[in-house]
Amino acid sequence: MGIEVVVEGLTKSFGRQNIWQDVTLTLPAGEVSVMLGPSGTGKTVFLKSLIGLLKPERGRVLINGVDMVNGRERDINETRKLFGLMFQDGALFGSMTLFDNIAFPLREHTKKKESEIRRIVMERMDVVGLLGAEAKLPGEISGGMRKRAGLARALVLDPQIILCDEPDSGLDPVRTAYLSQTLIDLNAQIDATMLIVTHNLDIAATVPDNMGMLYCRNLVTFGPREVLLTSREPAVAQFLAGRREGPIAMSEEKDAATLAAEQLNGSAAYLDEPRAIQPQLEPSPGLPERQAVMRRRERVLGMMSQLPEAARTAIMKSYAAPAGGGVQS
Ligand SMILES: Nc1ncnc2c1ncn2[C@@H]1O[C@H](COP(=O)(O)OP(=O)(O)OP(=O)(O)O)[C@@H](O)[C@H]1O
Repeated sequence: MGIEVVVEGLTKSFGRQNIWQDVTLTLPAGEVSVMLGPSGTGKTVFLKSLIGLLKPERGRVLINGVDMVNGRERDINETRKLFGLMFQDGALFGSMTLFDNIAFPLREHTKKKESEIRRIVMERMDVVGLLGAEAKLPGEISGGMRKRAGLARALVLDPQIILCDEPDSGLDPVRTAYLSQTLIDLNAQIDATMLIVTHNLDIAATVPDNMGMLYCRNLVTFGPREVLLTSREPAVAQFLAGRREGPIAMSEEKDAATLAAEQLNGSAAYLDEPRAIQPQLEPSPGLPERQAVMRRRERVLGMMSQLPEAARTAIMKSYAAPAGGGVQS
């Protein structure tokens, strides 16, 4: 099973530029979480801080008792082995076949025999639907296949925590839908803790158990998906609606006068409209149930009294609805 990641009071700046402050959240073990946020709000910086590649100046990231910010370098390096990382561009070596790319971490970091490496690589290529493409070079395949190859490579060392940075970038809507299903199927098969950074509203709406959003140097919210999806926080509502009207501007925040004008001319009225919540994806037929589902249900029902009313209503509806039925906020 995946491992819980506890983030406490994390603050990161580069020189005088504060990226975010006092970020506190827990990625529940084995669940899928999504971090949203406008461009430049520090989502990638957050991922890098989780694995100890960037050092926030305040706060802790606790994984199995190791603090990835201030812990001993030896412990941090050991703990890093629990992670699988999928980068935006797949980060494949152009001159190596897909097989060799995916085998690379095994050949670098383990002493496994070639026969064992072959077994693992073929298994992971099967998980991401790439069997048959072993001999292809990255330049000979589509962007979607490259993403899946990057995901397969992230899986070979049996990670317990998987971080995906914009796995959908450059993909068309159909490929993105397939990728969403792949992420859920993967979670059903390996029960790893997953954090996906994305701008993609379809992934956000259908994949995660939990969602958060970074905006204006703060974590606006993080919790069960229904909290963010029913949120009346203007920045969240604007982001989910993909609209120009609202507090988020081309480069960060709008001024008060522009916001007031939008209120007056009614163009921001959508912020108050109810939003439909799409059902979460289920694993493909033939795959096991996601073990996270039952754990998450218990966890969420245990925290109901702390959640906003709209989120509580949406959660109760989703647990009452037969599989595949949508709910309205
Ligand atoms: N190593 C670094 N040194 C200095 N500034 C950095 C460094 N890495 C990131 N930044 C700055 O931190 C800010 C956040 O960057 P980051 O890439 O995390 O944003 P993001 O939310 O992932 O954006 P996008 O959605 O566009 O990928 C940016 O202003 C970026 O220039």
